[in-house]
Amino acid sequence: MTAPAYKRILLKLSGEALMGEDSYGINRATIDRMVSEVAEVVRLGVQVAVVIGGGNIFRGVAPAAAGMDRATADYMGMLATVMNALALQDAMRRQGLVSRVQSALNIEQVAEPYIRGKAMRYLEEGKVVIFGAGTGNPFFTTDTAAALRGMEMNVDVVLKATKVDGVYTDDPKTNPEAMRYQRLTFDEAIVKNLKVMDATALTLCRDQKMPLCVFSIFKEGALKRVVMGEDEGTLVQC
Ligand SMILES: Nc1ncnc2c1ncn2[C@@H]1O[C@H](COP(=O)(O)OP(=O)(O)OP(=O)(O)O)[C@@H](O)[C@H]1O
Ligand SMILES: O=c1ccn([C@@H]2O[C@H](COP(=O)(O)O)[C@@H](O)[C@H]2O)c(=O)[nH]1
Repeated sequence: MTAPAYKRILLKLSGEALMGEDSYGINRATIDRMVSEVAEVVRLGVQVAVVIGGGNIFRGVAPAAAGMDRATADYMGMLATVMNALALQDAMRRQGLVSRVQSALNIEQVAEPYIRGKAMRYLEEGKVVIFGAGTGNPFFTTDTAAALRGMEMNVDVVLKATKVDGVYTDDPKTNPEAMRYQRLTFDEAIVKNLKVMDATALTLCRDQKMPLCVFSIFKEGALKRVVMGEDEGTLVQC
């Protein structure tokens, strides 16, 4: 059998995608399906670190937060990602995957704090490491946390698993004429303001020469195909 193209990955899982067909929160069938995709690549021997978003519960810039102090709203958003991290860990446990949650905000009764060396060791032991609370700082996003933790974990690639199957010339949700890129450079993505990932995350990946692949978490087997180096989603490189 062909070996996976990557030995260690940072998977950014969309918080919003966790809603499935619901309008809010975590859809049980959806989270179970996402976890089975992750389990497939863990079984291939790939070391998996996960950053989970919080858009299904709360975003600092969402209308629900309008009028709030931005930093307060962002801390609420980070706590939302911790809830998703715990739900993800529980769904992994149900499928026999061993995982650890590390939080960038100190909530010791709930999750262990982020400790780089410990996280690296868990990965080497074949445990999935789920990073909650983003970067731990307001005014950032979990996309930036994914880029940051990906670099700290020395992963081979950052994978953004989202609701669309790649990077398009425009938002495919609002522009049906938008075309998908198979490959593109970070500079193109930044200059063209292609909003699939925030500019801070793209710049960080570009500066550290960390490849990024954007693909759909709703497409069955897509994660495995990406990990096997097959043509799936959009690859963004220097
Ligand atoms: N040029 C583009 N190509 C692809 N998607 C785009 C583009 N511009 C905007 N988008 C939108 O970006 C969204 C993905 O980014 P976003 O960070 O908002 O969500 P997420 O990461 O899936 O969710 P969460 O923040 O909850 O983790 C897509 O669902 C798509 O509608
Ligand atoms: O480093 C971070 C990460 C996240 N936030 C806040 O959390 C929400 C949810 O994260 P998403 O990336 O949008 O899924 C985000 O809107 C921010 O409000 C943060 O402040 N810092």
